[in-house]
Amino acid sequence: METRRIRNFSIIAHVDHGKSTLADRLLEVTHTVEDRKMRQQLLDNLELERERGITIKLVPVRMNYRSREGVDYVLNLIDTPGHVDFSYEVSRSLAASDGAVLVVDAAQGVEAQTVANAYLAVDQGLAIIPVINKIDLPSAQPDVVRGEIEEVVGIDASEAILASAKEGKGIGEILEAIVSLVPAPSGRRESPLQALIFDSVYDNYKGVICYVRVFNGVVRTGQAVTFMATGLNYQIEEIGVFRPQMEPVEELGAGEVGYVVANIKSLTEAHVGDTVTDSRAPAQSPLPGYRKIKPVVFCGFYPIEREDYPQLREALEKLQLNDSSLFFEPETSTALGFGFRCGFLGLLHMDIAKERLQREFDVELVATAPNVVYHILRTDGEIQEIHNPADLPEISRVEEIREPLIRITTFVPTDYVGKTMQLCQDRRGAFVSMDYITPERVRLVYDLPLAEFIIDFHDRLKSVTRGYASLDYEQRGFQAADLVKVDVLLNEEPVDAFSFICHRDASYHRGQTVVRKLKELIPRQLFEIPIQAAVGKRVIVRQNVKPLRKDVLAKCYGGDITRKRKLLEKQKEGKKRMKQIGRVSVPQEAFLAFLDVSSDGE
Ligand SMILES: Nc1nc2c(ncn2[C@@H]2O[C@H](COP(=O)(O)OP(=O)(O)OP(=O)(O)O)[C@@H](O)[C@H]2O)c(=O)[nH]1
Repeated sequence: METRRIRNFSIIAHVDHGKSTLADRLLEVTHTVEDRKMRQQLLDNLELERERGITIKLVPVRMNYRSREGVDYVLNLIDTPGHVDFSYEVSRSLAASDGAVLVVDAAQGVEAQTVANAYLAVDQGLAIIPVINKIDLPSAQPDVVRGEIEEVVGIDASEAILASAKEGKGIGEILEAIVSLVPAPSGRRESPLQALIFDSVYDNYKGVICYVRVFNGVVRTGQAVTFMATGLNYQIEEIGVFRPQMEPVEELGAGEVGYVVANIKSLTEAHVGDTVTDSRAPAQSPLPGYRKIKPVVFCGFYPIEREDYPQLREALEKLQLNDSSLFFEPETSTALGFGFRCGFLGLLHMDIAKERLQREFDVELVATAPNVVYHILRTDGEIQEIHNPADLPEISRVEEIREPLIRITTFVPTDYVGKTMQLCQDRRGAFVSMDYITPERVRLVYDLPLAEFIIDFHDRLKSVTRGYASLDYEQRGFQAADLVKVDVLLNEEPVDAFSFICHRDASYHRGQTVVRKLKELIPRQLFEIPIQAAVGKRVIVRQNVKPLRKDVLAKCYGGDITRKRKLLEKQKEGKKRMKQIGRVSVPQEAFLAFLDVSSDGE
């Protein structure tokens, strides 16, 4: 394949601006998939993705396109995920592309992730093709949006294509623009092989499948290759392209995008960002890789039944095969027994992992409230990273607790600016900047502790702005703060899984809300259960769950045996979802009580 006939591009957009719909149209128009096979949003593979309408994994699809001038091209569409938790994966797919179609909703205009994604593309030096989508909507304002793209994103939008992915308008123009504006790949077939692994997935039959973009040289079946970062050697067993199902080919040359299979057993061997080269004639240096990103949100996963621990471990291992950003390590909780501390890129990532474990691997688990990672400066001068509040060292050995910060950018209608600023301030935010996008819309930038963000910031922002605000965030390192650990005691015993770290000023309020919430959630039992919150040795809040007086069966004095059995069954069901902590049965929701803390009118 001649490189001048290849175009590698991505589509980037704010969530819901129509990226997937547009991708579907492109596949349709280029006859990449037959109409009858055309399933809506074909690129979103996982069942969960379809349900939630978000894209997580990238699938690079190859299309054939004959231009209006009658020239045949191969277009590789490298899909990008659309959620802030996954912006890292966006930059990965952009590194494999030479151009990006920037989709902006004609009614909504430029939003936070439009800008964030466009900046990523600009940073990579990609050609950007602005597309104003949804022009079929009565509320579409293409001219206003064009102005916003120029003003806010800072790119020329005079030639922006007006499109309706829904009605199939403007699709031809987009394809023509890709051919004429996205540069052909610059590599050479004659040079030593350099292929970038930009994603990898685990397949039960083939092992690891690496998605690659060949920058230089040619990769062939049977070839001996070396992965430059790990230094590991393999023999290529299969090479192919996605159309969109896997289709083997003989070779992939400079500029091409596809997959390689090489009997790789584990995803940990196939680092995303690594360079594949020829073992016999290796390239001098690897391609620029990616920054490895570290999980920032952690929580504990525990099996409901103790004996399900090996099953949970196996499920996590399998899940990790397909999600290399998932982190887990064994941990023991005095309250919950043996489990795992798991790390995620964000809350959505955590939710998805939890759901997949339950749905695909059929594991019943208790998830503890999420927390962020902390850096502890100890009095001995060492810095200790902790993933669990329960691991905080003795306070006498702690010089300083540092927490992760993020910089959030929100686009908000002017009417809601006051409330948004209030929300940020309540969450210990530090104002960074504010500017007008249009007379009606403002861009607000704040630095916030990540811990304040993960509780429910996004939901609160949506509710105070009636869904009109859009949000993006980036990590900004660590900062010391006056933080304390709040312990929760159940029946006089501290329950490690309930401990949390928060700002000293918020400790009383949060302790109070957690205790109140637990009191509601923990069913009455035959004895009184005191629930307390304490900072160090000092109890700051106390409430009691009153003892139960009546027997559940007392109601059934009529002796109706089926009714009695039903009640007992029900009780058994209820028990199943309970976790026994000492003498107290605690329902799963209780472990998330912390998440509700902030909704209590802070
Ligand atoms: N009216 C109208 N609706 C559209 C158009 N394009 C997409 N939509 C609708 O907009 C919604 C979001 O479209 P998607 O294609 O799922 O958006 P997306 O950007 O891929 O979303 P993520 O995958 O979450 O990033 C869907 O309900 C689409 O049917 C369009 O041209 N006109």
